[in-house]
Amino acid sequence: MKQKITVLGPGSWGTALAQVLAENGHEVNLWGDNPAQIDEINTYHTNRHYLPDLKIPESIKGQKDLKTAVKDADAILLVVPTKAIRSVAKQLATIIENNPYIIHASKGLEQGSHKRISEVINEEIPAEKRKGLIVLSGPSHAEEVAVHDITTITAASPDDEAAKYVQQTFMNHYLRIYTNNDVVGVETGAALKNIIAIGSGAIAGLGFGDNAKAAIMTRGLAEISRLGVAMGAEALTFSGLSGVGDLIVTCTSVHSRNWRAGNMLGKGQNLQDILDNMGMIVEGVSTTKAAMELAQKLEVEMPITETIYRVLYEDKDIDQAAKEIMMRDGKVENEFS
Ligand SMILES: NC(=O)C1=CN([C@@H]2O[C@H](COP(=O)(O)OP(=O)(O)OC[C@H]3O[C@@H](n4cnc5c(N)ncnc54)[C@H](O)[C@@H]3O)[C@@H](O)[C@H]2O)C=CC1
Ligand SMILES: O=C(CO)COP(=O)(O)O
Repeated sequence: MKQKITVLGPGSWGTALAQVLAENGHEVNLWGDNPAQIDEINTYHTNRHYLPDLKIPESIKGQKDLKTAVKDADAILLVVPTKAIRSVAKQLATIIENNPYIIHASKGLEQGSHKRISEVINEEIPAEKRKGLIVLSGPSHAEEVAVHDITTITAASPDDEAAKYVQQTFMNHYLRIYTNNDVVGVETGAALKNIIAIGSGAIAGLGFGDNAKAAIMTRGLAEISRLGVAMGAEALTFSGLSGVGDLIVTCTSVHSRNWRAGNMLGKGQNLQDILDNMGMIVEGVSTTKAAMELAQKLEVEMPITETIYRVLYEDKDIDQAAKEIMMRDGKVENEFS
């Protein structure tokens, strides 16, 4: 059935998902906080900064006013960077009226509180104001979804009906959706893979090859799983789309902003310059800090995350960091701790 859906965050992923929904026959509002960008979407049906080659379906309406954007929406999809989730959810809570589904497709952990995104949304928009709360996540570069490349992702919710709603609403011939009830696993896999993607890019930037890439992805997955399970995730989820799937796509693709940032770091560029020039969110930088603090709190060993933290936040020489992580005490591979 045709749904009225509002997408909040007209960046690369929000725009690609708005296109999916419009192509599936839904009525789509795309809200953002940059009026010039909304004018561009409505006038030229483009979003050149984020997806330069995309012709946006004309049925998608750019919206500048949040209250107008979400009026009568059946579902609201948050796709703003993690740091903006709480403030957007807080605003939403004061204006939503008709009990919509709340979906999010962002990847990160809140700074300071280390909360997962659905925890933040749940605090700001309690269950009585909405239907289900669903996480949409998995290996999906916006640039490829926008051109109908085959993509598979996960709709995770403790509420099966809500996850199925998202599956039915978003799924089509190029975007296949699976449901999952392990929200903790899906959200932690999604957030933590960005840290490993920075490392994977750095390794390539330093000139290392495919063996090193396989090493960081495999050992990265081990520490993602360790922290995720300590947070309450099911270990099996990390073998799925939001675990190993997203790790592969982010650690191997030039589309990844996290990989690209790491790559430039490996080539000797300055972190602040990289972030200033990216012009899009690089979630892994702040997630590294949150994950490092969480790992200390939960006493989980995360040597790759710790190494990347030292490079990002303590100016550790990246070449030296790569040598030191290789020279740690020998370990048993098939032990979980
Ligand atoms: N780009 C991709 O391929 C994918 C991105 N994601 C996740 O989706 C989230 C958004 O990523 P992108 O779309 O890539 O980011 P982006 O950097 O391309 O765009 C972010 C958008 O959010 C808007 N925004 C920022 N702060 C805001 C605020 N306070 N209020 C309202 N709007 C605000 C910006 O104006 C921009 O339109 C991130 O958590 C990312 O990890 C997930 C899957 C794929
Ligand atoms: O999450 C993504 C792909 O699944 C996008 O990764 P980046 O944020 O690194 O571009």
